[in-house]
Amino acid sequence: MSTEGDYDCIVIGAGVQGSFTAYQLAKKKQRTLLLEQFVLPHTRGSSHGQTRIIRKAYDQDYYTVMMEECYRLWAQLEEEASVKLVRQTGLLVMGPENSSQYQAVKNTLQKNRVPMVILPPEEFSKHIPNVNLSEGDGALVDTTAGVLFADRALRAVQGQFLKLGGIIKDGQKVSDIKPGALVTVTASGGVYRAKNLVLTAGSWTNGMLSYIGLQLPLKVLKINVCYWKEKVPGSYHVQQRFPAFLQVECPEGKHHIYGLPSNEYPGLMKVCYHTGSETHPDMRDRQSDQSDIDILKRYLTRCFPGLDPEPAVVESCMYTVTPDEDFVLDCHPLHNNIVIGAGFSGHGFKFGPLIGKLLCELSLGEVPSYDLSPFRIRRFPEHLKPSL
Ligand SMILES: Cc1cc2nc3c(=O)[nH]c(=O)nc-3n(C[C@H](O)[C@H](O)[C@H](O)COP(=O)(O)OP(=O)(O)OC[C@H]3O[C@@H](n4cnc5c(N)ncnc54)[C@H](O)[C@@H]3O)c2cc1C
Ligand SMILES: O=C(O)[C@@H]1CCCC=N1
Repeated sequence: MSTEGDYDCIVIGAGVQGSFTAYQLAKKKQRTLLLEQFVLPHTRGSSHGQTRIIRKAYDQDYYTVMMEECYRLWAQLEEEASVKLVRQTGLLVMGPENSSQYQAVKNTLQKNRVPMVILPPEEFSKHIPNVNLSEGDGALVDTTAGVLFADRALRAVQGQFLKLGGIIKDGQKVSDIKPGALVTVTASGGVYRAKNLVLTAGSWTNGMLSYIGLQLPLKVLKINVCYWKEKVPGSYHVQQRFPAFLQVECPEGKHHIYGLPSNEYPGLMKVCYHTGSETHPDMRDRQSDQSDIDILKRYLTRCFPGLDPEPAVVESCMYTVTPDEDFVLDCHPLHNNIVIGAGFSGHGFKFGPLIGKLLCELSLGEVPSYDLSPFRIRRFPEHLKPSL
């Protein structure tokens, strides 16, 4: 066997994170193979659908700081691929004025000098018609935020990767990984070898990690992606400058509720609950729990009176969630030519371009551009011992 391998790097999983990683590797002249189990494009993972929120409003500083570069990298891809991927709409953040989460978001924005507007309750309805601000809630707008065109972004980054000479093989389910100086990957269409491997398999990550002696504390959740009909068409439309929104706490449920202005489906606004019920990624459609939809119905009846509180469209997506909702960006503890990007916990799309850059840096043995300590595998020591 040649010690050169077929490729410099194999990336498993062509969702947003694997696609950006492959693109970054190809930019660094690495001979890169991107393997995907489904025929592309597909709707079975976490990166499909037309829209995602992009925002700097976070309660942890490190995400807000990383978002500075993300915006630049998104703009760079827009220019390279001649396509519009980001639409600035602003993000309305609402939550109990004295809650720690709402205050943390406000502080992070102020500390990092992110342009924002605070909306006092008495002025709220003048700026945001058709929304009832809850008693005791504060409201602010992260004006840098907006909507990312997700499906279009995936097409663009995969297209740029191909232009750089990268190879995508889709419809190729990986069924084994053998670590070594050359990593051997067995997929349904062939056996491939490379000096480095990057694993970005989304909700299937632990299945892949079982081949290489590691398990992470990841939960896979089915998310009901709900669209709600405007009673008066256009009242929450992106062209009426209606913003995306994030409700950080409310009486209806303990998780965030978030929404995007109506745009992709005429007359429908997307509003989702930031959690769901556990599932196996291959059994997503058997998970039929709708308690999240009941919470959304109650919240929308109270706060969004211009929406019909019965979902008009329900689509499915998956979150892969870590216990602290921070990502996993690290090398395998025993095989440093295997890099893992996982656990994006329902908020990773906006970081895609930077995740790609960071996983590429880890794979090439370079010093990462950011402090990756919040994202290290060793923060889960109990999960390291039994499986290694
Ligand atoms: C409803 C919903 C709303 C969201 N909203 C936002 C938002 O507003 N803003 C934001 O920033 N983020 C948001 N997110 C989160 C974001 O979309 C995810 O963090 C991101 O898409 C995760 O990408 P990924 O590449 O890790 O996973 P995936 O997109 O699932 O990619 C993993 C890929 O690996 C492939 N794969 C797995 N196993 C194998 C195998 N054996 N062989 C070959 N290929 C394999 C899979 O088929 C898949 O294509 C949202 C997510 C959901 C579900
Ligand atoms: O990442 C995002 O912006 C969205 C909204 C908040 C909860 C998760 N995803």
